[in-house]
Amino acid sequence: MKPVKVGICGLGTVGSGTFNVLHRNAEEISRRAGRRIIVEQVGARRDNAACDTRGTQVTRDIFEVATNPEIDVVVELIGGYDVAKSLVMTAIENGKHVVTANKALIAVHGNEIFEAAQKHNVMVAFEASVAGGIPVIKAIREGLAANSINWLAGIINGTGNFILTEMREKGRDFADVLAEAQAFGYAEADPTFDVEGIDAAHKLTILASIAFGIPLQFDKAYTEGISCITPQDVEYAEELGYRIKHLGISRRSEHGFELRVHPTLVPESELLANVNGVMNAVMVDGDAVGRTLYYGAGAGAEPTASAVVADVVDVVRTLTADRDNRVPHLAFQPTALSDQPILPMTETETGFYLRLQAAEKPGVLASITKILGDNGINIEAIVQKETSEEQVPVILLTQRVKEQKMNEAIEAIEALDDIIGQVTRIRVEHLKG
Ligand SMILES: NC(=O)C1=CN([C@@H]2O[C@H](COP(=O)(O)OP(=O)(O)OC[C@H]3O[C@@H](n4cnc5c(N)ncnc54)[C@H](O)[C@@H]3O)[C@@H](O)[C@H]2O)C=CC1
Ligand SMILES: N[C@@H](CC=O)C(=O)O
Ligand code: NA
Repeated sequence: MKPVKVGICGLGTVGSGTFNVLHRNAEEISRRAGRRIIVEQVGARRDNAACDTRGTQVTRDIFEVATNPEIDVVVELIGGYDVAKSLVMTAIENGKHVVTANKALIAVHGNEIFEAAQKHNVMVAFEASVAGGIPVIKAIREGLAANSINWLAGIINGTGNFILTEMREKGRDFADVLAEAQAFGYAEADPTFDVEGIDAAHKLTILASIAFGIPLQFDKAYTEGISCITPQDVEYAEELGYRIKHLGISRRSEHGFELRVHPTLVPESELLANVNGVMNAVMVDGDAVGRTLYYGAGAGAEPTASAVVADVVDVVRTLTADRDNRVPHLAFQPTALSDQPILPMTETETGFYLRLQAAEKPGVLASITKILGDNGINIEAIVQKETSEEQVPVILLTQRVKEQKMNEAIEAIEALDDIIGQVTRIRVEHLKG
């Protein structure tokens, strides 16, 4: 049987990892796919010392790969929005299947890309776009197809988790750890995507679509990064029995879906609290199966290549299936997507960790607790730190309450004469995994 010919565009961290894995495991991969898979051409701005492309056609023009009549599958690993979109659309229009690791592309332009793919009868596979090497898209889309999914929550950015872990375990400086994550090839080309939660919001958008059968709606995601987390917050959280994790959470409710990324206090006994370094984990709660957890490397050359190559194998298998029997891109049939809305952040409900600076005077705590009480907010713990100064840090943990109520309470607390500066808030989740 004729081999399946792949063209790789972008020869950076993931591109070189994909090239190497496809070569090293060629025989085993072919035994699984039922066809031999060869890298016909590579599109790269420059050579990469991490892989030996001698014997493979290399072009500096990635669009040559997307239009090459010899190529069956185009693997997009250049990243970014605009050129990547043109490249993928060109490949689709030329009848090629596409595999991509680009979550920004799928989260923002995915609806349009899938429509074009449907029209041209090709597949667009994107397992590597969420949680790197963990086959979580496949797990939700296929393995959990029986379930009505209630919620999912995950650590879905390796760089951010690496930073929070190193800060907590070794007291290292934020900027220093970020530079190391960049050197390991974990970070995005623009690392603010990692630390400000944009990358995680791209991934959460994709997960929510395949879990709930809703169109991709990145613009509705609430996004908060980890750059505001101080070493004191890490320490105070720890004293209260929690770890700070950067979570993406999407939950079904009666009126719509929550879609939010923010630092979160998670009880230290829970599984997600113990996912460290570059590891990612996604917990999914389905009505039939209960809670399941998917764990593994969320970034890095070969872990990500593992997912890219698995998608190539899936595409090769679908070459023999008729289009009506393929797994739909977003798990649900395109004509059966739900129009239930994404909820505004003010409508979501969580517990809260609040840290504030108060003047050391009698009655301040009473004023704070009165404001919380008046807004129907129950307090679980209050800690007033010892200090020799005239200001004291006060830390509060509250029970679950709507974000809107907490916004009102924080505004009133900040208006008190004896409160200095702004209140720091970190949301709290008890996922019981
Ligand atoms: N690094 C990681 O651990 C992971 C990355 N991803 C995604 O994989 C994709 C690639 O990421 P990395 O390999 O880390 O990035 P990278 O920056 O290491 O590699 C991208 C490569 O594409 C090349 N490139 C960009 N535009 C080009 C053009 N117009 N023509 C030719 N070459 C071009 C760059 O020169 C670079 O070598 C991104 O979408 C990223 O979000 C996904 C999961 C994990
Ligand atoms: N920059 C991303 C790479 C994988 O998606 C991360 O750190 O998770
Ligand atoms: Na994945």
